Amino acid sequence: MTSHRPIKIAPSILASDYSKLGQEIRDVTEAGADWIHLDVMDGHFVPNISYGPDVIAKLRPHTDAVFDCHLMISPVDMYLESFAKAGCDIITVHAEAGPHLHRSLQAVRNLGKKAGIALNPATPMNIVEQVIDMVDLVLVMSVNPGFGGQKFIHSVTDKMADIHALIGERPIDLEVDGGVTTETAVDCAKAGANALVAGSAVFKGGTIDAYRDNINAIRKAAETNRP
Ligand SMILES: O=C(CO)[C@H](O)[C@H](O)COP(=O)(O)O
Ligand SMILES: [Fe+2]
Repeated sequence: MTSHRPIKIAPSILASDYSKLGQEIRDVTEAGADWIHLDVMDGHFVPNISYGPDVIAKLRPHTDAVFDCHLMISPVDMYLESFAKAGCDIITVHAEAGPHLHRSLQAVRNLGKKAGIALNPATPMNIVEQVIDMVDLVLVMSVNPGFGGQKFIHSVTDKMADIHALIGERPIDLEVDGGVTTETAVDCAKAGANALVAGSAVFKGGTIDAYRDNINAIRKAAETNRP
């Protein structure tokens, strides 16, 4: 099978220097990031707290790159509008964010944004079948959500390949998130992932030149291993 969606590298600013977020976003954009991955954590759905729509709105003027917003919050519906207004382009909710997944995805699209569904490592893929016409992106977590810098869980690549087959020719991005490196990107690309989130692996080195090298290396690993 041939995958037609272009490879997108989405640095997660979770691994950047929070004391200079605007600068980090400008640097990683100049270094070649396609999307900026924004991890929103509520201390309830996941055992960590990050940042919310006000911070994202302040970051929006710093880049024209797509804002790929990963909401790890539950319940999620009451916050969707504020993330849309903050300038998020893709808004991804977890399958378990509740209470009504279909309604949440519909709400994202009604706000004029692209809708994504995120699956935890233990979440089966079947739920995607029920909402396949409601999504523009499927995010497969390759770590348990809540923290950057964790080890890639290899068993999720089988699920990725199954979702890739389910997506077929539909215009849906297949994104992988967690522990993505130049090594693990190979298996992700082989399984059909075209959007690769990387936090630690992009921001290591701390300079724009390092970010460019890191992004290029992940992109090369993915582009040379497509199904
Ligand atoms: O959603 C996330 C964690 O819940 C992050 O996007 C993810 O962990 C990226 O960080 P790293 O590449 O360092 O694993
Ligand atoms: Fe994420």
